Amino acid sequence: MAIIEVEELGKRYGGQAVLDRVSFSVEEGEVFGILGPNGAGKTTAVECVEGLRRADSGAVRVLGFDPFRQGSELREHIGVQLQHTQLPDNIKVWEALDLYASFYAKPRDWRELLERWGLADKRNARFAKLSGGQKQRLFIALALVGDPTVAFLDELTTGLDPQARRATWELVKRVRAEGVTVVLVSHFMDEVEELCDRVAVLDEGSVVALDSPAGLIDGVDTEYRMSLRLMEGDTADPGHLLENLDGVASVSRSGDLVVVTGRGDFATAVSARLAREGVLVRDLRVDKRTLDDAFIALTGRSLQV
Ligand SMILES: Nc1ncnc2c1ncn2[C@@H]1O[C@H](COP(=O)(O)OP(=O)(O)OP(=O)(O)O)[C@@H](O)[C@H]1O
Repeated sequence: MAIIEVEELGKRYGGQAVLDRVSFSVEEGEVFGILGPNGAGKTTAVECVEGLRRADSGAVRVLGFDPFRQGSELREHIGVQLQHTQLPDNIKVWEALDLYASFYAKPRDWRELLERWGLADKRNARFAKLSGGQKQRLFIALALVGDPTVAFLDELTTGLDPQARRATWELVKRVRAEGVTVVLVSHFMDEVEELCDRVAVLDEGSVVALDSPAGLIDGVDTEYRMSLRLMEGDTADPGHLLENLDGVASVSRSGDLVVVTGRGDFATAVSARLAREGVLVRDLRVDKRTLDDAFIALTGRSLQV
């Protein structure tokens, strides 16, 4: 069941269109990603969904509410991750949770959230003294303190080191396992690939693709490569054997190393042909295609910075 429905959303600032007929829906229980480069319109779109900004055109329903007209009712059911600047440096962890719990009619017990998110021993610590990972845990706990049906997490791991990022990903998986639907705004490919069930790719205010990460990768016909080594003494001529196979673009050989590039499922065809011809190989490697390849194919440029 869709619990968020966005249809033909449009937003302009000055004469500039920031969102142009953006449509997507979010199913109950999924982690839905909104992926795009800086300035693509991700935050604007999500803030229209949260009822924090008013769209110029189109329609949004979240849990049956119109977010702008019924914002106060809706906010009882959603959790929004704060940005770092929104908490004062000297607030204590427990005070922040207590304060945010007071915004909701039926909050969760924040003491239980402290335990659950590994912050019990930081209960009296001031916000500024927390590590990056602890701050993220606090932000997630704050987003959950109202016992929401949907949590919006925006640029969750920006500025974290690789270990803290991975730890934060595990937290998002736990949020999902608790049955909370998650809308995750990100410009990190690996994060989206790891966490999201489906992703809307936003570029210059438009949705240019919407699919599962695997579907996005499979859906674009990008070239990739496989490499293998021939067993010593093998006199096979891989160029001759492989170059006419479906999907194969090039075959090159240097000593016993053979590199084949192609599209689609060419790697399976190559393996089958070599096996049929009795050519024994070792060190067979197929380079994984990534979401970044899909993004480049969709937009003409890389998201990685
Ligand atoms: N209040 C505003 N007034 C004028 N222009 C704005 C306003 N808010 C955002 N913009 C512009 O709208 C465009 C989209 O901004 P938005 O913050 O939605 O993008 P984003 O994809 O979330 O980017 P980022 O990843 O950098 O946060 C940008 O060009 C931004 O400068």
